[in-house]
Amino acid sequence: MVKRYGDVTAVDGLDLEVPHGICLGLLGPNGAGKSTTMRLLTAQSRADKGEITVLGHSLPGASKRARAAMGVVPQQDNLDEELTARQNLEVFAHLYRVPKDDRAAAVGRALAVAQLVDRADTKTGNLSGGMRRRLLIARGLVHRPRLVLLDEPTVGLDPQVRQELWSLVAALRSEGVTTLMSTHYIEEAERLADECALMSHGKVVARGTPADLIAEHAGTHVDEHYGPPERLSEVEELAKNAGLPTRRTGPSVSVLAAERQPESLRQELGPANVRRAASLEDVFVVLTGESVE
Ligand SMILES: Nc1ncnc2c1ncn2[C@@H]1O[C@H](COP(=O)(O)OP(=O)(O)OP(=O)(O)O)[C@@H](O)[C@H]1O
Repeated sequence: MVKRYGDVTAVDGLDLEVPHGICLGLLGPNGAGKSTTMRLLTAQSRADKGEITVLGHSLPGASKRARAAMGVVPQQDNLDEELTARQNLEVFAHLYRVPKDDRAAAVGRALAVAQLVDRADTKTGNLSGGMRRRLLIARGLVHRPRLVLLDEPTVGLDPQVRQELWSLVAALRSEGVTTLMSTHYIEEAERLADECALMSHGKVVARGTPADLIAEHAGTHVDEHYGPPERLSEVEELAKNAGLPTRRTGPSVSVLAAERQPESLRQELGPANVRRAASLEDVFVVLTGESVE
């Protein structure tokens, strides 16, 4: 699909299929087009070109049915501050047409998922940032959707809250819910996603399990060479000529797939200051040309 905003092509020929029951991480730097993709999937935006099918429903024609079958957790907290945690969930249970007789149980279950049973009657405005985020996720699950869209679920949260949310997302997967999660945090994708689609400039530039992506694009080992700027440029040049990807990290140059170095290059570069295992972060930096937060 393609989505343009004036001169900006936010999604530029994206082709993505999400198998049932997995957590697919849509990984990419800011501005790669992840949120736009989410908005297209929820029919909040219309594609300029292309076809979108969600759980067998074609968009935009069948967007109501598609929306009813999926749970959406937006990046921006849009909880109603004046309502309690329970009331926020009740409103959504109603909107998602959970049958009247099942609503109390659905809300109770969602409160348990959010670990907010004892704060159920607290006004949302008085909950902590982490509690609100858990509530936001639970709200998207209140009707037991088969597909959940999570847009940057832990952006801006402290590490402890992030860990709590990761457990929540991991539990979804173990229940067989299909999850599409956008993130620009490598660790988040590595921990939660069965597969990652790496997005850059509106396209998927690589896709696979984290292990496969690392093996394909960064090899097994990375050699880090430290030195003055001229030395770093020289290392980059030599590695590039040998067809090996490199990345700069402040005072060092990392040569990826170092195990593939020809002996002549090994001699020219000399011993690395640090040799380490290749990571998904290396793949991210090499394929998107961006640095990592
Ligand atoms: N409503 C809009 N009007 C104009 N440009 C937009 C609009 N929405 C997105 N864009 C542009 O489209 C591109 C992709 O944005 P998008 O928000 O989808 O990226 P992203 O990968 O989700 O990044 P982020 O994590 O920062 O939200 C950016 O260049 C952005 O400025």
